[in-house]
Amino acid sequence: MRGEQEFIDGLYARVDALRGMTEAAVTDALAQGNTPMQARLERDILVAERSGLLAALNAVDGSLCFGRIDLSSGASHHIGRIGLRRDDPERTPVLVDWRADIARPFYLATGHTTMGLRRRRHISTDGRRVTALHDEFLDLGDATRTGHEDPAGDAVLLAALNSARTGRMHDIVRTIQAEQDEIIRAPHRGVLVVEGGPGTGKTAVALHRAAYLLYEHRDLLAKRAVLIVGPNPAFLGYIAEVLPSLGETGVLLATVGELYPGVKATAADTPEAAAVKGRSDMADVLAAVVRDRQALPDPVIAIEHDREVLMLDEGLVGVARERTRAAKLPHNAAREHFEGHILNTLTELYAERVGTDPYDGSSLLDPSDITQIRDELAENPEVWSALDQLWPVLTPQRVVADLLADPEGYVPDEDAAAIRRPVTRAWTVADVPLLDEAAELLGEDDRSARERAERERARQVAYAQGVLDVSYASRTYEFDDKEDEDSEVLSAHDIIDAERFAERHEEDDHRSAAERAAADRTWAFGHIIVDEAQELSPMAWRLLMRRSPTRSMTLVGDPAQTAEAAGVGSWSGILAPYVGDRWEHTRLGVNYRTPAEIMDVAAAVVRAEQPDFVPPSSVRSTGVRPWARAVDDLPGAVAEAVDELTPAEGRLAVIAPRDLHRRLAARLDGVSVDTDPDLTHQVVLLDPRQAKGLEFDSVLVVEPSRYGTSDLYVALTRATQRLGVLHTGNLPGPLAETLG
Ligand SMILES: Nc1ncnc2c1ncn2[C@@H]1O[C@H](COP(=O)(O)OP(=O)(O)OP(=O)(O)O)[C@@H](O)[C@H]1O
Repeated sequence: MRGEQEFIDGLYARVDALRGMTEAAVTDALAQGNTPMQARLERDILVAERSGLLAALNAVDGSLCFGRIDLSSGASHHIGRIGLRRDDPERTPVLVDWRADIARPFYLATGHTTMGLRRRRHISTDGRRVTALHDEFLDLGDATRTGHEDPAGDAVLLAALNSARTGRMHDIVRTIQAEQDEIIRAPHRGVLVVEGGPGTGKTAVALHRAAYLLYEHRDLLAKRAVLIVGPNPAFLGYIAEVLPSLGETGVLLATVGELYPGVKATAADTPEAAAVKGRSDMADVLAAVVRDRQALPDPVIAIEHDREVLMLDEGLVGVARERTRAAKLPHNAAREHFEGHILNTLTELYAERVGTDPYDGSSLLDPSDITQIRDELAENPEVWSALDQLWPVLTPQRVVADLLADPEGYVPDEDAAAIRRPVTRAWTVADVPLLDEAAELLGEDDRSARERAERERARQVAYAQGVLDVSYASRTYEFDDKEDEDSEVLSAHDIIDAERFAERHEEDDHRSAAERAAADRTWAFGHIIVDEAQELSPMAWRLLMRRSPTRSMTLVGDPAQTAEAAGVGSWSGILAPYVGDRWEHTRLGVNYRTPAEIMDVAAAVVRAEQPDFVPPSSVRSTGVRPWARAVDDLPGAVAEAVDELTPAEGRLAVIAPRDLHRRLAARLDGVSVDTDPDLTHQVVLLDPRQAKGLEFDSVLVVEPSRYGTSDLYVALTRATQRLGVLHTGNLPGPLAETLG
């Protein structure tokens, strides 16, 4: 142990030195005040890079190294959260990043397939102090003994699984299991589906996969960013610390409701409304709404121009509309074409009226007269008001709000009743894919943006020219001052012209890729990971697929836990429209969370509906039996059970139907209850949907007969240690059989 302690002391000395150097570099760079543009750019890049390194060094402090592998060849490597090299000319590696190929035997080697490994050592630490070693010899004939043998090799895993929960998920780099390692390191291209029951580590694997991909494809993914989609903000808070603890920050965590920049989904839908809004035919509905806004006159629009009245009738506008539609552009982008067609039509009408020879009917106007007439018509406000009536520029918000306010005729009557709502109501999560769809259908009339960009560019070029002139002026001054006329001073002018300098300046956006992606609806991510993927609606999938043109995705989920009526039932149902059958499917079969005693009860609930249901097998049993009690005074009984179940260390969740929350919370001191609860509180009160993906040491399920099968299954599988059930009426059949 002393040897390992000395080694680890050496590693921390290296980390401290690196940290000191990095901090000094950042401070120095920031201290340089008004530097020229070029230098400022370089400085900002340095600051951004070094700050990332600093964050990684700080994040791994206290948990830097956790393993060591000794190979039959005599070589040995220490494994850690990040890789480190010595400060020697060869830059000798001293700590191997867990994601490097060389570290793989640490996770995969078995007595059967040793991968050249002689001994695997788990090193447990408390901060910088080594507290325990667990050795596993892969060659059973190995005579070397260390006194730290752990023949089963699972003491470290079981300690991790039994440890008190904190309300925040932790990384599992110390104990990644072989079946999980395969998925974490699977190739990055294409779609990979990871299916597994509760507690099989799907979320943990998804997060470690993100860290692995960022390590393995740093260049690509640092630029295009990785997106992780989770079911709700509380869940995202629960998993938020895992990647930073692995030194990775270039990931955007978001719910689908957060993927339309500028829109915050604060209202809630009924399950019926969410189901209707999530259906794939809503794409056709929105397309129909937009087409209907490309109107025809009823019956004519009269435009007064220069004392003449020009009549735009259905036929003339119909031709302009068909020609515009033939260009197959999104609605707003096509508006410029429509304007052109209508102006041509009006020009012809006017030219006929004023420029026809009364004797032979020929035109008296030459092309320059025609151009002038067209230009004058383009200045006529009546023309613009007709254009706005016939082909209005629309916003996605307008289109969706109008549809929801008046959905009759677009969807069947009972669906219309489910989704109808006032124009002013706040957005819901299910509205976000509709807004995104509408944004695609509308595109942008980008003329003004183009003009603005042109003006901005001219401004930047002028500014850059100014900067270069200043540097040129100072060069002349320097030369005048110097005796040596031949001295070569390269100024900015010699290496860059104003145009290119301005371009550089444009790139002067040092937000990380993840930050830029969060603000850009049309961002194409390098990789997308979707957790609880079974819950997403077809419309949500359309949105996500637009964000992943390369279809580089990892989808994790469990169809047996599907709660949303809008959720897509099968993986092929989700994927066929986008990748056909070109996707991989893998399964995780071991439950690391729920002890066997609790899993038996939860499995019985699903088996009552699906007799051939096979639950994941629990990796451990605790000998503690879950219980159920019939009670009269529910709030009183809940308060008592909370006292009984709250662990000395760790967390308890009370899972109860939402309408009971207020009454129950009144009897529970210091409980966190909210639409976005604080999961680090010792006791939290949740409804079953909020409990999705989370875990606690103890769980108290209240009134189970009020949940559907999948919600009950989720609620029952959240505990790592103890489960209690309270009910006022009858217990659901399978619970009565297993707990009664
Ligand atoms: N290899 C491992 N080593 C240590 N802990 C693990 C390992 N795999 C999973 N766990 C732990 O098991 C628990 C369940 O993992 P996770 O939440 O990823 O499961 P899940 O499959 O996403 O579950 P659910 O579908 O119920 O949300 C977590 O506490 C996780 O840290």
